[in-house]
Amino acid sequence: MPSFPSLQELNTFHHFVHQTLSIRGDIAVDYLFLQCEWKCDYDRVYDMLCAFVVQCKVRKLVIKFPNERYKVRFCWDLFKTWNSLVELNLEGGFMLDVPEYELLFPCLKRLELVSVGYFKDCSVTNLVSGCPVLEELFVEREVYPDNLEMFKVSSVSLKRLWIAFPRFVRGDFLKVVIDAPKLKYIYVLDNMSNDYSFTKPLDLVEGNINHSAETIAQIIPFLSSAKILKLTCIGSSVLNHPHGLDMPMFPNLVRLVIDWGLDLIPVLLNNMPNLEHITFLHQEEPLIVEGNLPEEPPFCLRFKMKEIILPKQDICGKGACGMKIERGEHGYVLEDVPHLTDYIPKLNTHPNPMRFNPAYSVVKQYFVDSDDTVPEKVVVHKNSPRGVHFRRAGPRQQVYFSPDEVHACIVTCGGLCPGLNTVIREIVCALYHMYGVTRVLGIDGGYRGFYSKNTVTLTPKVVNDIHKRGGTVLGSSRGGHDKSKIVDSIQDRGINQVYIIGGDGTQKGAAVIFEEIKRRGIKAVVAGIPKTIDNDIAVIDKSFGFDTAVEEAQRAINAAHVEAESAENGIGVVKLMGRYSGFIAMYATLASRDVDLCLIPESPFFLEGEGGLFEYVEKRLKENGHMVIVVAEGAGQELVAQSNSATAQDASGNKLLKDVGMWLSDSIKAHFAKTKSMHITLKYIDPTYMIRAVPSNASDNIYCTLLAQSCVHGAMAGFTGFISGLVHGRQTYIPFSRIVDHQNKVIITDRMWARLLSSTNQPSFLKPCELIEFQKVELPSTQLLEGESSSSSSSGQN
Ligand SMILES: Nc1ncnc2c1ncn2[C@@H]1O[C@H](COP(=O)(O)OP(=O)(O)O)[C@@H](O)[C@H]1O
Ligand SMILES: O=P(O)(O)OC[C@H]1O[C@](O)(COP(=O)(O)O)[C@@H](O)[C@@H]1O
Ligand SMILES: [Mg+2]
Repeated sequence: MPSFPSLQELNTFHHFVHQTLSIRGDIAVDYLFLQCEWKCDYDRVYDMLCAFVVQCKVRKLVIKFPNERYKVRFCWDLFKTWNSLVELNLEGGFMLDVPEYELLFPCLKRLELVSVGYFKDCSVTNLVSGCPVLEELFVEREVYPDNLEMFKVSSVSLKRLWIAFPRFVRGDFLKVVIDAPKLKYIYVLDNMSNDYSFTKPLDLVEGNINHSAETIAQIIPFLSSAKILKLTCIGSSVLNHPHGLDMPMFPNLVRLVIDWGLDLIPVLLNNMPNLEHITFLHQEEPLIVEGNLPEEPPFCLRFKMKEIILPKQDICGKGACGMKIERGEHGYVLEDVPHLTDYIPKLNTHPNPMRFNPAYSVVKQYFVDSDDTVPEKVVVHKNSPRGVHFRRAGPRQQVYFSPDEVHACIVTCGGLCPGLNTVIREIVCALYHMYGVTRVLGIDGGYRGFYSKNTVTLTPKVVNDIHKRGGTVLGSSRGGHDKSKIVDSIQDRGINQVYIIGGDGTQKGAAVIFEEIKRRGIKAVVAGIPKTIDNDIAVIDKSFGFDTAVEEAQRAINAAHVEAESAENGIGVVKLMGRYSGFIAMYATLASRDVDLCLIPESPFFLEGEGGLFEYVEKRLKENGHMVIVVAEGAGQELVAQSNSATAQDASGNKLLKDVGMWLSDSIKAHFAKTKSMHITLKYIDPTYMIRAVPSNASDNIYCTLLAQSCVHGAMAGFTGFISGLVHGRQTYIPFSRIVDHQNKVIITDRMWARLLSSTNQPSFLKPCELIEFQKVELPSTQLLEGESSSSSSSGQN
């Protein structure tokens, strides 16, 4: 694209817009996004734009012009005809010169001004004053200086205010005056100005101030009504003195996050009688509170405090970034995921670039509320506690990476699984298209690829078609997890977002990488996407590729059924994947209805004697003339081991399994040869690797897309040490620690296994006394009520 469009190009553009206008007539347009990549004839663009906005009653307007040092004066008079606007975002090459109007935008509720220049001090004041119902104002200033000496906002309707002046660009003194009596939420990140004043007392709900210690001291009396406060200090804290500040009372404050003023803690706590949660961010010095300690502990510590999160060098040595558990009323527990700011407190945030994405901005409230959580249990009793919750996944209003700062990488580890390529594709596309990130690397061949192979550059073009193929375009492997070499490689390449797709073993490895990155204090997030064809990952509803595997298994079961039906006393044996968890076998059996016997690792069985497998096979053949057996690869391993004692491990340390399908087929054949009770024809089908290698089906493709996008949103928002996963149909972020603890297994005392037994009519192979033992150990866990406990978790089996 040339930097200056030719007159002909501009005319074509005008013509196109005029045509659109005449086609649309005066049909209302909800959202209009105008982005110019080049410096152009702004006056003519405004002309067209204004006509369009008025005629089509545009409600939300985004205009993005290139951000240049010499900005173009905004032809402001035209704007005041825009009566329909509810939201206006201006970014880039504008110089706002706003005269005093009584009424400018009568309906405008949200105004975003990013990197625009201001002609005079009164420009911003006039603009805001001309919007009588304005509720949200977002102002981000930029590196090029303008004429502003004082930033004054005066509004009777304003509820939320973001001030982001992150870079120091001028020596001049900039004064900030806020006259907004209805302000409820204020977010300040400011490196430019240090004279703040509020003309009226505030009735705040939340304040988030990242500023110098002096300015925080100036602002703090105005924040005293807040319920939630985050006070973080730019530069060194100079307020380490209890008498340096006249501390007001904070009667409503329940949550405080702070990284400065250690000596103020006793005073702070004394003045915050209702404080329930306090988080101390990173401190240079050990957290030892000396000096004027009150005679008795503050009221909030004695009666109100529910949670204290300490920085890295805390007294118990555990650190704020370990398992983050937060408790609330009525037994509410949030198992939170770590965040970059747990160990790097002074990080800049940026408004989420998705707010300019035309596709997503149609959503009424696109960004996820930071307080949204998803319950682990959805079956509750009237009085049961609210239980464990996970953070809801999705895009956040503020992100911790600017698009050009991100350098991401993707790695796939462990066995294959349908959908791996879809996840890779969707991570790349989400980074590119949603966040404007253009540097994404593929790591070749699993963990060892970090240090022993070249990387692959991934772009939307490269990954365009890969979801139609099975396997992983990046290659995968077992073993090769060398923590130091991997993190060295991440650090050396300047990678700051690591996406790790793999099963339980892979996520254990990811947790180790996360801990090492945190220990080294690197600004890099580690985000996992759980892959397992066996569906053996705890907490989540199911893993991607599982549906495809169950569907593909039907083809093998059908073939086994056809073979069995067409022979006298025909037996079809099908082996399916499932090392420790028999979900594929169970679901494939239930879906097919042709299966007479399903064997899984969780349910022991025996061959000989009364109630044994041979007796059942004979009975079934006599009744029906044929039968189909589905066996998960991990079933009956102890029986197979009796006939073949060698045990070995794969490169990841997983036990290598004996071929139970072959062993079972041989055992059945040998039994009938020995007893001569009937002549049988047995066909053994092993489709295991064929099932793993197919591309994912439609529903898995969609699921993979959601998982990948959620993971990218989480990483951009600065969360780390998490996997994205579906919990009761909602996308969530789950801490690594939660899923590497134990595996998801079929609970054979659940209704789902009972359903299977009833559909196949097979024996349970359990004696009544053994069943009682199982019931004692294996209580259903995902829907446990208070007081119940379980050793493992089930996957919606009830
Ligand atoms: N406990 C562990 N700690 C660190 N890395 C591990 C651990 N378990 C497995 N890994 C690594 O994770 C990768 C995949 O593990 P594996 O068990 O083969 O597959 P999956 O992730 O599918 O369960 C391998 O590179 C392996 O070395
Ligand atoms: O032959 P491989 O590649 O080791 O794979 C065998 C194993 O891989 C799986 O398909 C998947 O296991 P992972 O999820 O641990 O990779 C198991 O069902 C199976 O036991
Ligand atoms: Mg595994």
